[in-house]
Amino acid sequence: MLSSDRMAAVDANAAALGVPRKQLMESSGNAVARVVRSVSEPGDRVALVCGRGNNGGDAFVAARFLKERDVTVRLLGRPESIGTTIARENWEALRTAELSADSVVDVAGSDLGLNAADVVVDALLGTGITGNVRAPERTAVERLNAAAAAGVTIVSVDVPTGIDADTGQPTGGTDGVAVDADHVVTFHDEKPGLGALDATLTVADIGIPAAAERYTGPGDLLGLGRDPDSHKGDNGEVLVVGGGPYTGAPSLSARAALRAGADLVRVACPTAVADAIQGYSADLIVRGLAGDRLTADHLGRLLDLAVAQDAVVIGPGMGDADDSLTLVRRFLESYSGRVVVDADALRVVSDVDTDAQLICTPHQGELRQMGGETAEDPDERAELVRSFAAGIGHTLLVKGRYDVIAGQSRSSAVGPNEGSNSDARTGPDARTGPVDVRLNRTGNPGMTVGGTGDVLAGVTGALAARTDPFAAAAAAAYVTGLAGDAAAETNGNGLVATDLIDRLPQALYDE
Ligand SMILES: NC(=O)C1=CN([C@@H]2O[C@H](COP(=O)(O)OP(=O)(O)OC[C@H]3O[C@@H](n4cnc5c(N)ncnc54)[C@H](O)[C@@H]3O)[C@@H](O)[C@H]2O)[C@@H](O)CC1
Ligand SMILES: [K+]
Repeated sequence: MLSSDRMAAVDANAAALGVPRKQLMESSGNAVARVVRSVSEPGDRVALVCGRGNNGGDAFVAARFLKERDVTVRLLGRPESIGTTIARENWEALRTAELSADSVVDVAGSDLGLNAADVVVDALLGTGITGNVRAPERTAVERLNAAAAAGVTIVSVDVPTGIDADTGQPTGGTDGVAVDADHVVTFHDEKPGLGALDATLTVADIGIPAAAERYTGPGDLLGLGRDPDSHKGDNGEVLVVGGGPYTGAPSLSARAALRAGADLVRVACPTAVADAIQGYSADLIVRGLAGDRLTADHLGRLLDLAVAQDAVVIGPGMGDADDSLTLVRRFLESYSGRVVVDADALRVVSDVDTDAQLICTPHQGELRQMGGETAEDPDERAELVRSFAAGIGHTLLVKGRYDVIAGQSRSSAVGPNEGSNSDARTGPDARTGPVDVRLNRTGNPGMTVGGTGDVLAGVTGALAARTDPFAAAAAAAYVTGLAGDAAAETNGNGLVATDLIDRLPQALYDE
């Protein structure tokens, strides 16, 4: 079951794996034609009514696969207004091949090929729709529904025009118009809203490789770009808690969070190291907590600092003193936001009682220390991490040659502000939705150098401030690896963690 956002991500990942969208469109069109054949006889009249997006493009392809039917294709609007290159190319292929394909500018004055049609293909709008169906598609929807009422078979491409594939409800709300389909041909996987429709559903395999879902890819970064109208703070405020025995680690996490797009990053660290950490970067806001290491006495101040944050990163450079770990434990017991837990702070996770949404970023050794198991084989490891994540009720990002990310994905996750007052969500055991797993293949052996884990934790924090924990962890692993690969191009195995930080913006925003 895939939401339309996830479907778009998988589509982009497939393109990166060498299966471009136009190839998928060819398979989609072929699949639509198969269903049309199954509901018609040779010689039957088939009217394909098409919009100017890729939903229409699927039908232009289908027309080529329906040679033994009497086919008419009608495009709503001028060919110049076709919105995508691949749809336009498939339109031109129809025209060049002299199929009965015409554009319709005056929808009210055209029969849209519906007269005497036995089957009508609804390819007006698919998942690209926003709001209620507008003219001229709206007029066409009304005409299709009149044909449906007269007994003509309607086959919708991907989703009935006017229906939200995620909810099954009209995109225009209670007044929304939508096509009353007999058959729906959707692609790759079922969509949450289609099962409840009163239509026969076909899910067609369009050749998207399983790796497009299994592995992270550029699709996992969709939606993480900045909104050009956003203001300071809209792109996330992150608090990094750490330092004491070490000063570099919290500084690397904090600077990585900034480069990964957070607007404001604060570091909460012992006063003894505050100047050193500030000295690394003028971009950071440093808040000193009295002493030379973090202790349980700092709890009140830490909760004050954390209260308005979009994400907290806890652990980098903090050390494993008992008192510091007590602070982490008490903090997690009292906090209910999003927290990236790294390094020594991971030691408290397996038995802490928290309402916070945790993203834990252990390497394999730390995972074992937490009580998890690991294995050589990536698939076996993925399953072990998945079941451990399900058991603790938090997101895991286990670092390795292939990183493994496991947690509740968006379709099943409880949002940061949803359900927080519900009695059902009082501890890890309450989070029992299905747990997804993904593998990340970016990165290189040069990244075993110290500090890259701190960078990853900071990037995860910045992204967790903008999207759900599982998506944030997957995207963070992917971009941090990409930044590492770019750093290795210049510096080979001599790369250092700060090289990654400089390359994060390019990895994240140059899609
Ligand atoms: N995402 C994927 O992986 C795949 C998608 N495919 C097809 O591509 C479709 C999505 O294509 P697009 O993203 O181009 O979108 P659509 O073809 O669904 O619609 C885009 C067009 O609709 C217009 N539009 C938006 N809201 C409207 C409204 N309320 N009233 C009237 N017009 C409106 C837009 O201006 C744009 O021209 C899918 O439904 C599916 O049919 C397939 O080819 C295979 C793979
Ligand atoms: K449609």
